[in-house]
Amino acid sequence: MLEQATLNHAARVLAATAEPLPADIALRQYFVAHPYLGGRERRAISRALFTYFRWFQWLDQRASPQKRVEQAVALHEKFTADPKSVKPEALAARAVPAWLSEEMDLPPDFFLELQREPALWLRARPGTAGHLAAQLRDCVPTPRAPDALHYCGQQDLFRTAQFHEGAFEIQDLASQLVGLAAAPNPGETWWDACAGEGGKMLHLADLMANKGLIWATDRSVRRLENLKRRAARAKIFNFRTAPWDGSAKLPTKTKFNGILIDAPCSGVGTWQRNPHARWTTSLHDVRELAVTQRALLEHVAGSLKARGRLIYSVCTLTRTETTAVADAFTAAHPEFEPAPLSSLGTDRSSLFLWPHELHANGMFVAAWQKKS
Ligand SMILES: C[S@@+](CC[C@H](N)C(=O)[O-])C[C@H]1O[C@@H](n2cnc3c(N)ncnc32)[C@H](O)[C@@H]1O
Repeated sequence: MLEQATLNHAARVLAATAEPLPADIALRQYFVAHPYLGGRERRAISRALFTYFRWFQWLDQRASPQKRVEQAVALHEKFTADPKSVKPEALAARAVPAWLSEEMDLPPDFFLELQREPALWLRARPGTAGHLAAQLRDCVPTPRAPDALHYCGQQDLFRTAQFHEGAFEIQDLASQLVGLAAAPNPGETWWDACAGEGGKMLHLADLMANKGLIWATDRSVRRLENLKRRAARAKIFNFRTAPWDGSAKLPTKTKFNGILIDAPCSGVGTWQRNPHARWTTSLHDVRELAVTQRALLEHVAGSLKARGRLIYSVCTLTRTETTAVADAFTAAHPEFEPAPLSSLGTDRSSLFLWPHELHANGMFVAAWQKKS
């Protein structure tokens, strides 16, 4: 049973999501406005809110917000105790919007994973995962990525000394696999064209042992400012930032060994972590974003050196934003050949990373090499 105070707080945040505000932003704003709420209360409110959106289509919309949150939590507890208690057909019909079946295959295990609480993944600095796990405790390694740790403990990791010393980043496993797919070498010159707050850029820099240069661009200057703060904490210096709005007017004439386009997308792969987005994202968004993704690839393609590598990634699984974008680029660019993702242990040149296989976000990654 949830405490009444948690139900009331969750109901107030829900009202803000109807404004409409994305749930994570509504939650952040609510916590800023209610600084007296402690860590335990914040965690309980966040869980209640995200559980609500995970079970949204099961809830009696005529009931009060508090009652609906209670219904969602009861469903979640029943499902957690016995995942088979919810029929696969019910999950397929209610866990995601109907339009999604037009855009992707939907295996039953995908739905089971979507309804679970998401895992928290860390990326230790290269070669230090064992040491970090011993310090933080409650960490489980994975054979899929050498520096990744699944954190199962209860500490607020942002308050640990290790975080402030830059000993790790909070980074989802699927995102770490994108960095490994790029596999940059020390001393090379790379362009992370949609670098955002630098999650993947910091990983590329670590893989390059802080040697060489990464151009980190994004259309959001605010995100690039956060990237610089994160890089300072991690003592990463082999990068420079510049704003770039994705247009044909490029930020530099540099020719690169590698370019990463971690493109803006519909985010279907993050729907376990961010379930509110299931009910605010549309097929129209998917189609519009695919146009942007194609344009981003088109605009950077001329900036690669001969034999340079182009990596395309999105945290979504829709056909329109994944294989269709990759196939269109391959067809339009005979000067590029699809390149095997050998660092991920496959000879395929594109890969879906499934949430139910990784217990992490879903992503798609594709690679090409420019012919000499
Ligand atoms: C998926 S996020 C990048 C996440 C980041 N690479 C990371 O690993 O933390 C996509 C980024 O693309 C940026 N973006 C959106 N539209 C853009 C455009 N037209 N040109 C350049 N960047 C764009 C967004 O600001 C956002 O930071």
